[in-house]
Order: sequence, then structure tokens, then C-alpha cells
Amino acid sequence: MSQIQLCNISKSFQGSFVFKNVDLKGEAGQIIAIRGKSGVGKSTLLNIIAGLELPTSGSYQLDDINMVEKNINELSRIRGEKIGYISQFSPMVPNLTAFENICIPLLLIKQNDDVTDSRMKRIEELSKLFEIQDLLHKKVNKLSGGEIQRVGIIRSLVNEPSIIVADEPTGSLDDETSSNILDYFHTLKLEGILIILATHSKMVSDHSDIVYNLTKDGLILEK
Ligand SMILES: Nc1ncnc2c1ncn2[C@@H]1O[C@H](COP(=O)(O)OP(=O)(O)OP(=O)(O)O)[C@@H](O)[C@H]1O
Repeated sequence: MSQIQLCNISKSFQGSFVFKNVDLKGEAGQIIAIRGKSGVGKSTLLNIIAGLELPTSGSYQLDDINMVEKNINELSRIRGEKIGYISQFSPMVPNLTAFENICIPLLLIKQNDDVTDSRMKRIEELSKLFEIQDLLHKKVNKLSGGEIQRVGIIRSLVNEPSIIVADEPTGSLDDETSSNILDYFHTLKLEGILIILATHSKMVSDHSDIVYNLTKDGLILEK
């Protein structure tokens, strides 16, 4: 179980602010959606929450960890242990198979045999659920955009994170597959996982407990 608290977060690139005054609290078992027009900084905010980049100013506490004081290596370790990150474009190693790409996070943290067995079982279950079980041994450069997105989602879940940060998780998917993924997020929420996502989709917002609109002056509560 994890919780996050961001206070007065701002982010600028080359001296120009993308957003200021972002306050956000997230608790175990919540689905939080961040909406907002293109370019307002949704991906940037999710990258900060996922520990992929640091804010320009403000504080960010993840459980008992002060995230803004950590260096890149420490953030990477924290991500491996606690955070599943689903990106808009799911970067893959193209000449590895879907299964090998899914297993990459397992290489980053030590696992004993029992853990490895339970992870393999999880990969099998999720592959069936997201209908890619017949594609697992295909190279990812032979897969469609939607198939790669599902591989990316399974990869983000394989280490059983307590927080999922998802950037447009259903962006390349049809309604039925999107609905399967949202149903699965609901199951994870009931298990106490905190899910924070950026979306333009009404279906995704409708499935979220809390919806914010990101503006250059901070988050505005919509639901
Ligand atoms: N590394 C970077 N260097 C410079 N500018 C950046 C960088 N990353 C993002 N930006 C700028 O920050 C702004 C916010 O980008 P971001 O991708 O976070 O927006 P977004 O709300 O997710 O957009 P979209 O809905 O189109 O995906 C954009 O103007 C973008 O060009």
C-alpha cells in the first residue's frame, strides 16, 4: 500500500513554466485521472510522480521517501520496487520477443525462485486477460501499436507495484480492450493499488474516483 503527496510543484523547461502550484494527494485504492488540453503538462506531471524527472520546485513525498532529494539511480530503484509506469508509446527492445520485453523489470530487482514462479504465473494470467498469449514469443517489431501497448501494460504490472502511473493507457486500443483494462484497474484498486493516469478519454474519466483538470496554474478538481 502506498500514498503520495505533492505540494506546490512547478516545472519549467529552459526557464519557461509548464505549470505551477500543483498539489495532489493520492491514497491506496484510488484511481485518479488527470485531464487537460494537449501540451498542458500531463505527461510531465506523471513523469515527476513516476520519478522519471524532478520538479523545478515543490515537494513530493512517496510513503516515507522524499522524492525530490533522490538522484537518478535512487529514483530508478524506487520505481523498480514501487511504481509501474505505463507510457503513451511503451518503448520496447525491438529485436526481443514480447515475453522477453515483459521480463525486463524482473532483471532490475533480485527475485527468489518463489517470487519468479509467481511472476511467471502473473504474466500468463495477464497475457490471457489482455489476449496476447499467442503473441508472447513474437518479436515486438512484428506487433501492432495496440498489441505493443498491451505488452507495455503487462510489463508495468509484472513486479506487482503499489502505484501505477499510466499515460494515456488506452490511447491505441479499441473500446472492448480498453474496457478490459479499466476492469482490471478496478480489480487492482480493490487490492489497494493507487492508480494515477493521464487521459483524454471520457470512458477512462468515468472509471476514475477523482478527476482533475491540469492547468498552468495547478490542478482543478472536476469530480
Ligand atoms: N524535455 C523537455 N524539454 C523541453 N520541453 C519539454 C520537455 N518535455 C516536455 N516539454 C514541453 O512541456 C510541455 C508539456 O508537455 P507534456 O508532454 O507534458 O504535455 P501533455 O499535456 O502530456 O500533452 P499531450 O496531451 O499532447 O500528450 C510541452 O510544451 C512540451 O513541449
